[in-house]
Order: sequence, then C-alpha cells, then structure tokens
Amino acid sequence: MTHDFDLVCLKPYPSPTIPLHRSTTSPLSITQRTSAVELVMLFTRNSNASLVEAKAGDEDGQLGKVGDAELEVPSGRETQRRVDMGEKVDLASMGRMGGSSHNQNPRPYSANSSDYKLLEEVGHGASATVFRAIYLPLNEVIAVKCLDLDRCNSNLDDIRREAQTMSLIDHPNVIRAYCSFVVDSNLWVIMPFMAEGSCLHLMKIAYTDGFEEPAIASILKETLKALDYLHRQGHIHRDVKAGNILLDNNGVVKLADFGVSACMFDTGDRQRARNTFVGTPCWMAPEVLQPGSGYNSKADIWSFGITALELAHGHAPFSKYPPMKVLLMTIQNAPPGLDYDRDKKFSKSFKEMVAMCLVKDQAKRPTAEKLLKHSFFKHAKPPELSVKKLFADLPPLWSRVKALQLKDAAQLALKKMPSAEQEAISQSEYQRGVSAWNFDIEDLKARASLVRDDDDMPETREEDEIMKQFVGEKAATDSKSTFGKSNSNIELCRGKSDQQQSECLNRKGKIPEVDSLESGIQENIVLKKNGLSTEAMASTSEKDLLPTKVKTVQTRQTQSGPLTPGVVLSHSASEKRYSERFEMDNQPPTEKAKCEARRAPSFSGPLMLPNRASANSLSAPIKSSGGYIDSMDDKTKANLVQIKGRFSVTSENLDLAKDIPLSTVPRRSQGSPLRKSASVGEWIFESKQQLPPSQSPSETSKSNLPTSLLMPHLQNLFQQTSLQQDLIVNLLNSLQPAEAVDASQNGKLPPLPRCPENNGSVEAIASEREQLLLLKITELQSRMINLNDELTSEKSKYEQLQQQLNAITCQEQNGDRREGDRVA
Ligand SMILES: Nc1ncnc2c1ncn2[C@@H]1O[C@H](COP(=O)(O)OP(=O)(O)OP(=O)(O)O)[C@@H](O)[C@H]1O
Repeated sequence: MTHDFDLVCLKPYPSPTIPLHRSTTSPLSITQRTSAVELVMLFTRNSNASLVEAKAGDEDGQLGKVGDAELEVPSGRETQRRVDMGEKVDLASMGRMGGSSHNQNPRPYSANSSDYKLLEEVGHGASATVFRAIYLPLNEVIAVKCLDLDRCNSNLDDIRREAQTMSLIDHPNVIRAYCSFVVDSNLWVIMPFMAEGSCLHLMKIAYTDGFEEPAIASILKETLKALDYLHRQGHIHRDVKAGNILLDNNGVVKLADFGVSACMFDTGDRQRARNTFVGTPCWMAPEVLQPGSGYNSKADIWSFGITALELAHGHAPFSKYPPMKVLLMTIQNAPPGLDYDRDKKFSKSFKEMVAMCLVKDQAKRPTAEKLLKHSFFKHAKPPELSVKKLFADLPPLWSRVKALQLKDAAQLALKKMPSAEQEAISQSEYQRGVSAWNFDIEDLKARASLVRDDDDMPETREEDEIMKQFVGEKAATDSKSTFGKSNSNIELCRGKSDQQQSECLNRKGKIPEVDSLESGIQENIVLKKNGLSTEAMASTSEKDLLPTKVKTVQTRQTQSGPLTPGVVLSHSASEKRYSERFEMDNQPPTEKAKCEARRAPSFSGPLMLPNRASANSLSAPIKSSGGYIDSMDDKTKANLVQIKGRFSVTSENLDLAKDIPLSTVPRRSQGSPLRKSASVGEWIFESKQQLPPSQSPSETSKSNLPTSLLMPHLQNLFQQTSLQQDLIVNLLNSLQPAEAVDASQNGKLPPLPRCPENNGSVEAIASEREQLLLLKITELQSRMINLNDELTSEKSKYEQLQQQLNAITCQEQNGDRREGDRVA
C-alpha cells in the first residue's frame, strides 16, 4: 500500500509560539514500511521540531490550505480543524484553551531516540507497548509509548489523532504527550510516567474484586473531570475504561489513550466516523452499536458508568462473554447496575449515579458537567487520601507488570490447547458479524446465537442472571479463583478435536511461553491485599517456577480492549503476540521496541476486533472458549482452579511444566493428568486406559514392543494432521477476500457455491470459503479420531496376539523341555 505523506511540525521547540506555515518538505509517495524511515530522516533535518506528524495527503498527494499566519488561541473545534488541515499550531496557546496550563511542560523533549533510555516495560495494549524511560538530557523519568506503525498500517489516522489529541490537551486529569516521533517503524510518544499504572492493572494484581467505594468515588470524579474537559473541547474519548485510567504514586488520576477518540465538531469523514463502531465491547454504549444512529459525548458517559461497575467489581459487566454476545446483550438487555446482593455495601448515591449513566436513551444521560454535581462526587475524598493508599504495600509497577506477565503466560499456556475448530468458528462468526460492519440487528442476533453458550465462564456472577433471562441458559458453575493455591493439576477435558490438543503438545514439545518464563524471572514479588499475599518467587529453575505459575492463574477471563481484527481466527494472533513478547523478554527494551515494529501487520483498520487475551494484558482478562463444565464430576469442580476452553486446572498434583509440554506418549503412560472428559470421543493418549479390563496397564507392560512400534506411527500421523491443520489455519488467517475470489477464479480452490443471498459478494465468498475450510478441518479431525480408534483396536488385537504367541511359545518351550527330559 502506498500512502502520501506530508510532514507537519506541530510543536516546535523552544519557541512556544510559531508562525504557521506549511512544511517545506514535499509530500512523499512512499510505501508504508519505508515511510517510517523516511519520516525519521526528514524529521532529523528539522531539529527544531519536537513532534512530527505523518499525515495522509489528499488524493493528489497535496495538503494545501495552510497559510502563513500567527495563531490566535483557537477553540477546540478550530484547533482540531487546523490540526487536521496539517497546520503548525501553537500548542502552548492551545494548552490554555481548556483553562490553566497544568500539563504544560516548558522543558524540551528532543525527538532523538538516543536521548531516551528505555527501562522496563510497564504496559502494553492492542497497538502499543509502554516503557518507563529516562530522558537523559534532563535525567527525568518519563514514559515512552511505542506504537507499532506496521501493526496499525491502515489506520494511521487514528495514530495521528491520538498523538494530536494528546499533544493538545491541557488538563490535570488527562495525560498528554510531550512530543512524538518516529523510530524505525514505531511512533514513540513521550509522556509523563504514571508510576502506578492503570486501575485495571491494579485491580488485576491486588484488587480482583474491585476497590472500596471511597477510592472508586475519587477515581471516578477525577476521570469525570477529564471527560468534562474533553467534551467541552469537542472530543469524545470512546475508550473510557479502567485500563485507560492511570495513577501516579501521589494518587493523581489521569485519563489516557486517545487511540479511538473522535472530534464531535468534525464534518465529512470524521463525522462519518462517529457512525462507526469503535471501542471496547463491554464498555460500548448501545447507540454506538446501532446502525446509523450516530452518537455523541454521551457514549462516554455510558462507558463511564460501565467503568464504575468495573471498579466496583473488578471486571466489566458481561466481560466473560464473547464479544458478539456482549454486543447483543448491550442492545437487548436491561442496563447493568449495582443491583445485586454483593452490591449492598455500596451507597445509594453510588448506585443512583451509575443508574443515571447507564440509561439506554443517550438523551437521558447526564452530561459530564452535570454528573460532576451529583452527590456521589460531592462527597468524594481527594485522591491523595483515598487512592494513594491503594498501592502503599505494592512493589514497583514494573515488578507487578512482570508478575502479571507470568500470570498471562500461565493462562496462555493453557489457552494454547483449546479446540482450534471451535475457536475458528467463533472468531469467524465474530469477525464477520462485526468487522463486516454488519449492524443488521436480526443478523447480529443470528450470529450471536452461533456463539456457543458453553463458552461462558463458570462463575457465579450477576451477569449469569442477566444471561439466563437472555438466552435461558443455566447458571454456570462456580469456579472461583484459587489464586495462591499450589499443587494444582492440569486436567484436559477432551473435545471433538482432541488431536488439536495433542498437536499443541506435540508440535514443539513445549510451550514457548513457559520456556520464556523459565529464563525470564529474576524478581521476588510479594503482593498483598487484606493480609492475603501472593508471591511470585524468583527462580530460574523449572521446579521453582511452578508455584509461581500456578499461583498466578486466575479463574476469570474476560474480553476487553479495543477490537482489532488482528485475530481472525482463534486466539492465535494474541497468542502469537505473547509468544513474541516473551521471546523478546530477554532483550533490552530498545531492542524490544524495535522488535515490536517487526511483528507481522495485523488486519488493522478503523474497526479493531481483538480477542485480546491480554493485550493491554494487564487489562484484559481472557475469555474462556468453551468450558465443558457440566461434564466434569464434582470432585473436579471442587478442585477447579481454572477453565480454559476444554481444559481445566484442578488443585491436585499440579505439575504444569511437566504436563503442559507433554510431547511424548511415555509421559502419558507415566500417569500424566491428561485425561478424558465424559463428554467426548477417543483420545489416542488414553488408549491404554481403553484396553479391556483384562489387559491392565501392568499386564500390557509386557507389550512394550507393540507400543514402541505403534507410537512412532501414531505420532507421525499426528504430525501430519497437525501440519495440515496448521496449513489450513494459516490459510484462513491470511485469507483476504480478494484472494479468496482470485483463488476460486483461478481454480486453486474448489469452486464456491454461490448462493443468491450472498450476491457473490467478496465477504460472503470469503465467509463461505472459511466455512469450507472449517468443514475440512472437521473432516480431518473425524478422520483422525477414526484412525485413533483403528489404532487402538489394532493395538489391542496385537496385544492379544502377543499374549497368545507368548502362551504358545511357553507351551512349546514346556513341550521341548518335557521332550528333552523324556529323551534324557
Ligand atoms: N504514561 C504511562 N505511564 C505508565 N503506564 C502507562 C502509561 N501509559 C500507558 N501505560 C500502561 O500501558 C498500558 C497500555 O497503554 P495504552 O492503553 O496507551 O496502549 P494502547 O495500545 O493504546 O491500549 P489499548 O489497547 O487500550 O488501545 C496501559 O493500560 C497502562 O497500564
């Protein structure tokens, strides 16, 4: 893809006021990858600039419309217009547009990456990794957000908008960018370091059930001030959530992440953008999901209400459900609230305030300004009193981040194993239903109904009750986290596509994340809340690591975060991201930042649909993808630590490192806890257990020969099937609609059935192609199961024959002996 770029210097240093003029640099016609390099080169020529913007040009590659003039202090609308026009603007002046210049930092921040020393990673989101860093010329701690331009390659406008917005704002509760510039293919955004990270991060690490009301009141009040400011400046944030509320060590609260913010005063494309679907599903207002109705700043008020529930409970409502269900529930269900037994502890005014925000009719929601006057906020304590103490006993942010990465890795180690088929179907439906911009509610309902109900997490949560009304499904089994428990066991409850599980086990013989963990841990982390301590022990040995991995496993997994289409099928993209992240773990941060840029581009676009296992991982718990809870016996339930798709972690005999990387059959026969669930078919690894009772494992121990003969064959079959599946999944992942059409036209793939209803549209064809491929996968899976059956029965026949042979040999030997005796 080729883009035309122009360079626009937005924030010249040191002069706080500069004349407006168009960049003398000619528009560039360059490819996406080279653009970053060229921008850097161009930027370095302009040593005065501390913020460089890449702006997509007009169709003819010209920007124009910029004259030489001094800027007066502009209105928010005017500011946005000017920035959109690519003007140089006086940010100091702009900084005053919202009132006092709290954020104004008169100090210089160069655009030279060598002036910044990246330290620890302190967070990451769908498109960015954030590092604590030192700005060397001033020896000042700052944060560097590295946005991977490759991964956002069709969405430069969003990146540009975020950098712009962050640079223009000036409010004590809104995080701003000091400057931004391009390094390799990353955009580095330099901003204040918020030493305690995001609220969601804090909840995940130490307040899994949410904060106490006084802290919530303070955090929400500060956030609301930020929203009030942004709305008055003409912005809709569009991604208000606990993951985007940052805290510093004085209890200061700042709203961050303008990746999807929109300007309310825009016309044309930007106006149309407000009829689009942007944000994070659990936090999205109903009108954002409604076709064509458009939305305004009240959408942020809804998200704010959801954020209030998130802070109160430790998770957003509906967070355990797949995105499609969340969308539908948001539209169809009564709004969530603080109405349940567990919410009795909260004050009436808190409940009332939440209820005011979560009104479906946007016109009936209060403005931020009005909401600030609510009694709930009137009585809120200053954050330095109520918020600061939240992290008093916690280790530094980067240690916590590391601990959460361990937890994520442990989750991921389990997550590797669920049925790819189920995931593929779910994701395919999800992607088609949403990224195809299909807002036909009837169709949405139909698609949502395809999402299996057994995807739900087995938790006793209020959403279950809502969900019961909605789909009439029974409440899921309680499987509260046993965070802190050790000696758990991984139990793999088998599904139809067991070979995919064994594929995970066999393919590499180990889980990469676990490997990374083994080498990456250097810190002792003790996290306390209410006397409960969670330890992530330092260790480089596999054994020592085990308790850490187990302890960091949490039951609940949810989906959150802006939707990115990087994951087309299954969780593979986010998993891949994790694998990559952990592979990078031992690299210096600067290298990491560069590596981030080398990742494969995602299917980015204005709409991002991620199944974000943990992108913003500190923020986004992972959803389950199909718990076979009902098929588990009570004992299993009692010991349950975690459900991951078809896999559950139970609290007996945990040996994660031994069991997960299980790559060979003998390991199974050593009593591995991999075992079959009642609900499904055969699993080759279980073949010994499926032998007739007369052939107990001890008896069959004589049958080493057949096992050793059969197993290589079997493994070979597994590998072949795995390869085929890999190929298919890769194909699905990389399948672009146009390619699908080409391929079918070129006869590379079997011709697609053309239904009249799809009108031959590219998307419909691609979807059908996906379906065909999924069918193919299913077919392969059933063939594999049949083969397994055959092999099992052959094996038992072989063993019977072996026994008969042994018996005959014995008889013959006895006969010979007797004959010898007789002769003698
Ligand atoms: N200035 C900062 N100081 C400290 N931590 C930060 C800062 N900015 C961001 N973080 C951490 O990094 C995480 C990711 O940052 P951010 O949300 O900006 O990335 P993103 O890719 O835009 O995320 P999203 O997936 O929500 O779009 C945050 O959730 C927060 O924990």
